[in-house]
Amino acid sequence: MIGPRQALRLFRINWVLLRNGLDEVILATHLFRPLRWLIYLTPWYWLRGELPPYPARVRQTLEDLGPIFVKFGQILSTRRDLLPDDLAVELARLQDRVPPFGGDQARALIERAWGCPIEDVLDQFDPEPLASASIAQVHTARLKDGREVVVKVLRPGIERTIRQDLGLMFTLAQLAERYWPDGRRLRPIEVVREYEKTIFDELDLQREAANASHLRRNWQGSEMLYIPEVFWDWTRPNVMVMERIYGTPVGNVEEIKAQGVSMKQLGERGVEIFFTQVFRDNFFHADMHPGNIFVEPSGRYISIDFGIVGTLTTEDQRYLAENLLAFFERDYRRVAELHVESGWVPPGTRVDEFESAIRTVSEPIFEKPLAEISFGHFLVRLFQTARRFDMEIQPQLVLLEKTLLNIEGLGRQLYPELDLWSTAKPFMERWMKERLGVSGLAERTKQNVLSIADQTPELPLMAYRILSSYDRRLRLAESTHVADAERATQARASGNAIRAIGGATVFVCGTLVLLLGPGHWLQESAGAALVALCYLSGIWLFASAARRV
Ligand SMILES: Nc1ncnc2c1ncn2[C@@H]1O[C@H](COP(=O)(O)OP(=O)(O)OP(=O)(O)O)[C@@H](O)[C@H]1O
Repeated sequence: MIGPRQALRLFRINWVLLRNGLDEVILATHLFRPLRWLIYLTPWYWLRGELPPYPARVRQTLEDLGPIFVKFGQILSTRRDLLPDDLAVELARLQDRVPPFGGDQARALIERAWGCPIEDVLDQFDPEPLASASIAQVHTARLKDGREVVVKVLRPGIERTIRQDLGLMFTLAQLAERYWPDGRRLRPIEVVREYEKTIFDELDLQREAANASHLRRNWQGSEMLYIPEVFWDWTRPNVMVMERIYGTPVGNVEEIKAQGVSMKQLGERGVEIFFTQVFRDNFFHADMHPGNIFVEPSGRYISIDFGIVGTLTTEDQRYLAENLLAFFERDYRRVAELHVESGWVPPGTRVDEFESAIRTVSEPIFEKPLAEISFGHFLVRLFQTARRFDMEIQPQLVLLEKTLLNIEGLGRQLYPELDLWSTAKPFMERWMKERLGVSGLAERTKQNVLSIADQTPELPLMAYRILSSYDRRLRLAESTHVADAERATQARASGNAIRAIGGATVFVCGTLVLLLGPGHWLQESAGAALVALCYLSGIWLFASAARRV
């Protein structure tokens, strides 16, 4: 139910839409349709002159509706799979212009969060914010021990504003989905739901701090990337204290050059950092816009703002790597097959049709010299095509696509001749080899040993179930006239039972020997290779039997 306050706000949205010449949105969503006559009666409506292009009108509308809508537009701009290119480009230009809140108010919020006066913790606190955005504001400060820090504080009352605006967005999305045939294709409710998740994540600074700490651990001691330290003692859900960093914003290319930094190396490092985060660490910074990246004179990057991070499932990681490798070999059949194998598109998808659609969007990309080919662009086109084949693009893949576009844009701005493929290919091929090679398999088996050992006590029960299933079938077959087919089933089941028992025995023995620990006489005498062999064949035998039963 819409309350009076929301009704008023909807009325305002209606007004803003009309003022910006988006009458068709009102007509399409049935939003206060009758009221449009009011505006048609104002002379201003008829005198407004020629309207700017449609994408510019959408951008203006979102800016007029306030910071939460602006942020929504910024996030929407990354949904290249959903939006036409011109609209996505225009939305990417959205800027939030919110006045900062007072230093006194910031101080009061911090003191309430810490439960003590600021002076107990800080030597100095600058009431003038260093930066102010729609959700939070950043102040510089110095800890008692002399370390320079920044204090990030959430805007007061921001959660309530977000809840109200989200409520309106859901209302609009429902109207669009119900009445607007074109709107349904854009899945407005799903898009707003994703936005809701992202924005609420950003409201928890403790979560952002945890992301920062995790990234910092992954890049500890690296000469390529530095992540500032979080001061956990003074971090709360609405206040985060972090080491202050000094670097040149990555957009100041001239200044970076003047410091003697190798631009080629910088561009390549950007690509390597991205691929390392996605493939080695499976934890990537997913808000890589230039405002969040700085460069030290040594050529090391520094990144900040860890509100949005991404991870992929191990399967998605592999499929992604294979997709990129297959794409650059122009093996479109493989790209299509991978989409079906990974479950990204429904199982019944016609591989040949999908292959041909992928070829159609990919071939023009190869028109360009290799050094100019964009991975991000390829993913955009691929996802747009896959959507026609009912691919549900998962939010994590959208995040990845967006980050890739950012990284490419950045890399080429720093070093226009950057050959992304030559930089990334060896990295990905090495990763695939390590993952699928013997050492990768051994490593993953080692990682799984504990969970397998944990399940070892269940094995006798599982073997018992397999046997009793066999026994049931046997009795069933005896009680009826045993047809030829049933006899074949019997024979298969008895083979399975033998395999299951054999497999389970070998498996249990293998696990026990492994758990005896290194140096034990049994392990030494059996030899690690033999144990591994028994162990793997045990798993194989048991799994194949279990699958057949
Ligand atoms: N550790 C830091 N050291 C120095 N400056 C910082 C640090 N963290 C943030 N800043 C400054 O504050 C600005 C805003 O910080 P941050 O990006 O974390 O906030 P935000 O609210 O998420 O902003 P936006 O939405 O614009 O990304 C940065 O662009 C940077 O100038």
